[in-house]
Amino acid sequence: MSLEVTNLSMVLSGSTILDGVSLRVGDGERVGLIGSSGSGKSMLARTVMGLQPISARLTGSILVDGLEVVGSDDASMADLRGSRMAMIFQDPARALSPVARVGRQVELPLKLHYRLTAQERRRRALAMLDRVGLDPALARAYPHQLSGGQQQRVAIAAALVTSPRLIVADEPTTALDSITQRQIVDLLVRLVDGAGSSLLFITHDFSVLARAAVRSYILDGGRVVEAGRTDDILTAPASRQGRRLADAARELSLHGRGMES
Ligand SMILES: Nc1ncnc2c1ncn2[C@@H]1O[C@H](COP(=O)(O)OP(=O)(O)OP(=O)(O)O)[C@@H](O)[C@H]1O
Repeated sequence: MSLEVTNLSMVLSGSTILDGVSLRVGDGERVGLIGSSGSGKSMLARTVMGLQPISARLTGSILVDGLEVVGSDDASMADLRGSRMAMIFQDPARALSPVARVGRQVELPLKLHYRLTAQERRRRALAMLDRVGLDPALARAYPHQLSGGQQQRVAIAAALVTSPRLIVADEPTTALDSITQRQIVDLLVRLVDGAGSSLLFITHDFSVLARAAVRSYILDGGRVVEAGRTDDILTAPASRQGRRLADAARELSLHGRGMES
């Protein structure tokens, strides 16, 4: 499923948050969006999902599989979300409900979007937990009983259980240690490629991006300042912001995390 953002701008409380952003994620493609804190990454991700603040003024276009998201009503967006596209958030502890068992949370999107028997929902949820590398016995656990990495696996299971064709992952590894970061990125890549889905992977960390995305965009101050193959951007960034991010990634790798495989 393709995502086509064209000349998207957002004004919020009098400030321009996104300024003429254009980007494309082709069918079955993994594309990265990198930028420092406050560059507008999360706002773009939320807008693609139709979850931008109510007071945000948008111009431009976001086509998801040819369907216009900008100006679309809540019911159409709710239908798109969960069934055809899904989002994975930075902090799994906040994305998951603290009072519902893991199995129920993975079943919920199926309940909302498909007519299945309770038994079939259960079967699919347990199979999904297995696919994200969790013991299906953990279905009975509550999120606080799991590690951060296990929680993010649950969040990924809940996001992917409906087989969405487009996945927007907003800094899905930022809250995790570096070894767990790599495991989660590799898991996501495996699942996305296995399903032939498209991925927009958002991060502020080049070392993670190189694992996740073949092609990337750099966002700075709400604008796309560079686009190209992730390897090229990493080794020979053309923009000032690209050089800053590449330097930061190199520095982190010198200190023993991030770039090593
Ligand atoms: N509800 C809001 N009202 C007004 N401005 C906001 C709101 N939420 C975010 N902003 C502003 O929008 C800009 C972009 O924020 P956004 O969260 O998209 O950045 P980001 O690149 O995702 O940063 P981070 O990596 O820290 O999450 C920032 O300047 C932020 O202060």
